Amino acid sequence: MDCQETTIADVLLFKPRVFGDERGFFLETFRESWFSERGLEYNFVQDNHSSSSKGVLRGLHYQMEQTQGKLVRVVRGDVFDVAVDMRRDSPTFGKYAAARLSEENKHLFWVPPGFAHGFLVLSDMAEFVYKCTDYYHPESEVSLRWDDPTVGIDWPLSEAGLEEPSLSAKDKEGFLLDQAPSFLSRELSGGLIG
Ligand SMILES: Cc1cn([C@H]2C[C@H](O)[C@@H](COP(=O)(O)OP(=O)(O)O[C@H]3O[C@H](C)C(=O)[C@H](O)[C@H]3O)O2)c(=O)[nH]c1=O
Repeated sequence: MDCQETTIADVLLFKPRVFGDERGFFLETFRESWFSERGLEYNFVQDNHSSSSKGVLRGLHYQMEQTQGKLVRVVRGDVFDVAVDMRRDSPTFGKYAAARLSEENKHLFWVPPGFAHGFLVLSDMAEFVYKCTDYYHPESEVSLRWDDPTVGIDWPLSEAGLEEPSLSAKDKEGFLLDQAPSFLSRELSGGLIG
C-alpha cells in the first residue's frame, strides 16, 4: 500500500495494491497498521454505505461532538471528495484537501477528526463506503456550505455537465465559515471547532 500526503497535514491518500487475475481483483481495504505505523491510534467503531446519483453532493458535514475520523472509498462510480480543516488552532484552518475516488483507482482518503467532509458524484451513480472513528451524533452534526467562498472549493461541476449540485434540505441550509462566529466560539476537546 502506498500512502501519499496531501495539501493538508494529517489528511492522507492510501493507494492499496490491487491484485488482478483471470478471476477479477483483490485488495486489502483496511489495516490498523496503516495508522499505527504512522503513530496514529484510532478505533473504528462504525461503517457506513451510501448510494447517490450523478450530481448529488453530500456534505460538508462534521460533528461538533464525537468528531469522526473517516476512511472513505468508492466501490462503484466516481466522486470528488473533500475534507475541510475545521480545527481552529490549525495553520490550515478553513483550507481543503480533495481527492478523486473511484471504483477504478480504489484509493482511500483519510479524513481525520476535526474536518468537515463531503463529496460530489461525477458518475451516473456512486456507492460510497467508509469507516468512522466515532458514532453518528446527529445532535451535534452541522453542515458547512459546499460553496463557502472563504473555503473556495473548486468542485468539478462542469466536468459532470452540472450547473448546480443536488443537495439535501439540511445541506442547503449549511452555514458559512465567516458567518458562524457562534459555531466557532466553542472549543471542543482537542481544540476542534465547535
Ligand atoms: C450519517 C448517518 C445517517 N444516518 C441516517 C440519518 C438519516 O435518516 C439518513 C441520511 O442521513 P444524511 O442525509 O445525514 O446522510 P449523508 O448526507 O450521507 O451524511 C453523511 O454525509 C457525509 C458525506 C459524511 O461525511 C457523513 O458521514 C454524513 O454526514 O441516514 C444514520 O442512521 N447514521 C449515520 O451515521
